[in-house]
Amino acid sequence: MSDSFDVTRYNIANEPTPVFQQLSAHYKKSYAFFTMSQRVPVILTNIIDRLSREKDTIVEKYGNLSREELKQCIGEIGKLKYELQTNKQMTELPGNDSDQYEWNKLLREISPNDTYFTAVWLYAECYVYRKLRSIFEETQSLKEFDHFEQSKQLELSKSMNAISRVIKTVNEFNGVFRTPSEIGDFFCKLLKQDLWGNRNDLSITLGEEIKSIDCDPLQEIEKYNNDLLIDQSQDIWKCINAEKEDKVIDLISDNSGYELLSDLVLCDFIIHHKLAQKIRFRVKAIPWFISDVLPKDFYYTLSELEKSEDPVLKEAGLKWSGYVKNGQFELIEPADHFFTSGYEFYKMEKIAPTLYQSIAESHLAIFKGDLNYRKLLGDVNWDPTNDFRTALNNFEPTNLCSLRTIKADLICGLKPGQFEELWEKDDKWMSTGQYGVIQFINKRTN
Ligand SMILES: O=P(O)(O)OC[C@H]1O[C@](O)(CO)[C@@H](O)[C@@H]1O
Repeated sequence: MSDSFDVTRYNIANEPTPVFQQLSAHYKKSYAFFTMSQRVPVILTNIIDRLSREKDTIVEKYGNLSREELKQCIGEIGKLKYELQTNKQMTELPGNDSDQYEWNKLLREISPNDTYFTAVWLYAECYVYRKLRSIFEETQSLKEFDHFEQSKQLELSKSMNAISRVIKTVNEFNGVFRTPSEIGDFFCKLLKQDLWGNRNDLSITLGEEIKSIDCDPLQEIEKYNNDLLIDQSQDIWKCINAEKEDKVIDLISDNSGYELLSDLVLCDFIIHHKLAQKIRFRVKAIPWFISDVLPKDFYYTLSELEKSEDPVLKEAGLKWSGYVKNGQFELIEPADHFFTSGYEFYKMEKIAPTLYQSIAESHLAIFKGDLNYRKLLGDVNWDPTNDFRTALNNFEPTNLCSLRTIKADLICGLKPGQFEELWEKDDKWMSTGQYGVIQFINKRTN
């Protein structure tokens, strides 16, 4: 990746993000700057390349009109990339749907003079994905086209063997009588498995294929304990194991492929051991950060499992589709646009009160992944020793936890000195997804 961004011209500060400030590409020594100046342009270029390469297949599926419209889309994506690289202002989205209205309101409310490199990173990075969607929405023939679909499906097919081994181990565990403490320990193991599933993210590889996992992931879990910087899995177990009628769990999902499969395994375990009555999956409404789950990806995953020639996968697919039919798994549709807005989660109660109330009714909300973590923390560079509750800034609809592998330079809840030690050990520790955290707060009762 070449360093083509003109830092002098755009007045970029040659420093890291100050503590307690929101992240922004304005700070050259931040991952926000690296992402907006290098990673996002590459992601956009990769989309253009793919569309050009696959235009005949796309036209075959979407009809003749799409040939011309595809050309226009490629031009628009090129323009988006140019505007990003020349640090322009983010332009309002065309159309009057509720989420365009909210997006445009946000663009007007943040500083009206903000550009890609002065705005809060969360707003600017999310805007790129929303703008991309808008480019296709504006066409007649490509409204439903998901420019990330192929990569997601490939990643799913490559995840099947590893997940089959996980399911087999879970089936063996479930096959004999287990004491509550054994169930608790195994639950914590599956939480970790689900956390590490978040390493498999196409936005980290910039859309390039992810290396297949060719071991038995559950056997390897202990090996990663040193990478797990904060582990509140026992607190989550206590929360989920509490005596309560008709518990509902919300899973605020992240990536499809291996991560979604890991989510499903965890949720199946919860249902099997009657730790909850129902799991609600909250996915994205539009193609998002490359590999995020859309409703169609969720159903595609189940149907690929059902069609599998591997009996372990097939049985799991049939069982999980059965859970969808009987309501034990509920995919929330339509997906709430709040998850593809630029807003921090502490604003949910005000901006999306119905969503907030709905999550508040659940017993536990599980937030997956790095972007959800950034939204939980308000994209603020907290003092790393600040506790999770403080960093949530009163976002406390219910008991909640985050399973996040670290792909951005913000964190909270570390022990004094731990942050400095990590930097000494590894100067890329905040961006590779190698390290992870499992953090939890219980909802306070007033
Ligand atoms: O799929 P995840 O875990 O949300 O990760 C995607 C995130 O990681 C990053 O690559 C770094 O934060 C972002 O660009 C994005 O926030």
